[in-house]
Amino acid sequence: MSMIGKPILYSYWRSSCSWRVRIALNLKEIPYDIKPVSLIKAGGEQHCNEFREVNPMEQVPALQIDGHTLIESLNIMHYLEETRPQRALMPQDVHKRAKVREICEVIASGIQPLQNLTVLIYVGEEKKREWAQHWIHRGLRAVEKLLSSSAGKYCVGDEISVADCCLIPQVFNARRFHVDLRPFPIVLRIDRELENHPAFRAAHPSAQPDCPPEATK
Ligand SMILES: O=C(O)/C=C\C(=O)CC(=O)CC(=O)O
Repeated sequence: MSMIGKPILYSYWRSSCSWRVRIALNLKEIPYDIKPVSLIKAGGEQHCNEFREVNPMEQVPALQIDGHTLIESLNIMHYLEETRPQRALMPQDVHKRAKVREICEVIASGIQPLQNLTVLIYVGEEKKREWAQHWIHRGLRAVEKLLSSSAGKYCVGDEISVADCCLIPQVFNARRFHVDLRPFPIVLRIDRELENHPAFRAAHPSAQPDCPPEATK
């Protein structure tokens, strides 16, 4: 495999999808540099011509690695898993692997895209909070049900997986939109389990170079 310098992650501090990839890179102990892309400055740097060459979907994350540019967080995490299998983020067992992908899909297709910035702008200022709450609550209800049969210490069994990389940032977004998380005790337990894990802490929005000082805890 050709290694052409350190990987570069196009990232935004509060983007939950960038955050998934930061966790995966940290868990696998892959050194990387961050290129911040502001999703809010001047209408969003992700929409500029230069960035559209990096990601035609005009979103973060994108990862430059091994001479390629990759987009879509799940795709990026699976590429990391396939090229750097050490510190595995997928279980060996095929049934458990399916469970991991199931939870990832529910979050990455069934929750996050409905509450991301572009959709909320389209929904409008007046309705956006109620909208985001509705879709996050509906999705987390499904996640909680799935976890009731798959979870051990983490989302699927006792090993950290790609599913945990998706869950923790989504819980942050739920809190951001004031979703009542009390109906989801397993989600909350896994969130507590991982909040102090070094790889998760280092990936947190408040630890990012582009986090505005007023947002750091
Ligand atoms: O700081 C901001 O307000 C702008 C953007 C975001 O939060 C990122 C999202 O669109 C939400 C998400 O990643 O799920």
